[in-house]
Amino acid sequence: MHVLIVDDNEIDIITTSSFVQKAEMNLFVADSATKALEIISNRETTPEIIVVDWMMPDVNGLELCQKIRALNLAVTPYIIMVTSNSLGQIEQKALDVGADDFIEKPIHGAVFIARLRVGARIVEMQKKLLSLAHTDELTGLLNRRAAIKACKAHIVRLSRADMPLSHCLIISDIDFFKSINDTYGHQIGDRVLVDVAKRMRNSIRPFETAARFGGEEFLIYCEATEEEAELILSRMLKAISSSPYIYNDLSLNVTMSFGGVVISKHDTQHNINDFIKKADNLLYEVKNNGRNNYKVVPFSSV
Ligand SMILES: Nc1nc2c(ncn2[C@@H]2O[C@H](COP(=O)(O)OP(=O)(O)OP(=O)(O)O)[C@@H](O)[C@H]2O)c(=O)[nH]1
Repeated sequence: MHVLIVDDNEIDIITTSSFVQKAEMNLFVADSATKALEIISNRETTPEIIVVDWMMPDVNGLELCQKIRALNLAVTPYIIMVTSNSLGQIEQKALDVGADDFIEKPIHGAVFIARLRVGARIVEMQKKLLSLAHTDELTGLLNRRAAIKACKAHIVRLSRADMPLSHCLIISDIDFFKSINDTYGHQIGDRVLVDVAKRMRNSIRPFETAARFGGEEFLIYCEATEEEAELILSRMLKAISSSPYIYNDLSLNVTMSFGGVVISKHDTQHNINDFIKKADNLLYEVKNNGRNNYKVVPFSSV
């Protein structure tokens, strides 16, 4: 759990920091709201709990709280507002602008640590819910909604890239999957889906996106030139079909078809659905031409 203390008073920082360390949480400190926003915006250090002092010279705790909430962070941080001013209205204002808790100075160490733990429990719960909402239960890959969100973020990154860069969006589909279900039953079909997902995941790098996009349809999104995309796809094609899928006495051969588009910076004004549709069209070309193959082309040429 990362905790950020935002306070302009050195003595108060020392006291609060010692409680955070006692709670065995990772500590970040900012002596102004500006510095706090820098730390919060950095993905490496985004804190999960933020302890904000009300009285600060540049931007006060109340405004900082509003600014943090406006950032719409992936995981909503738990904000504890701290003040020496005990007027009831202040507490209400703090909670109204988005603080989750309110503590009056002088801070009582044991109570403060207990409140940090409340924050930690709420953040953990939020992360669990997010993970459930983003994960395909059967394969453990991202689900369709999370895949689209991840692709949109990759496309924004590509649109802002300084150097020439390209990405590749791939839609793939297991060949004749219905006949696997019909012949061996739905349970075996499910096991094939799980193993296909594993083989796909293992053929790309950890930071690249792999998702179950529909029933037996998957989406892959990676950084790649056209040549690299060819290599990735031939590796994936091989990974899926080079060895049989063994379930007790059953040995199944599975193949897959793939359609991919290479997206350059100048394509990024297009909508994610345009890329998916083109990749899907290429996939169906492959299906119509006999399956167990791939086709990848630059988006602008399709
Ligand atoms: N076991 C299992 N089957 C599923 C799941 N989701 C979808 N399916 C099945 O996937 C099959 C898809 O069949 P089709 O769309 O006809 O495609 P196909 O047989 O793979 O044929 P081609 O794509 O043309 O090669 C259907 O039988 C669905 O019931 C799932 O979660 N588990």
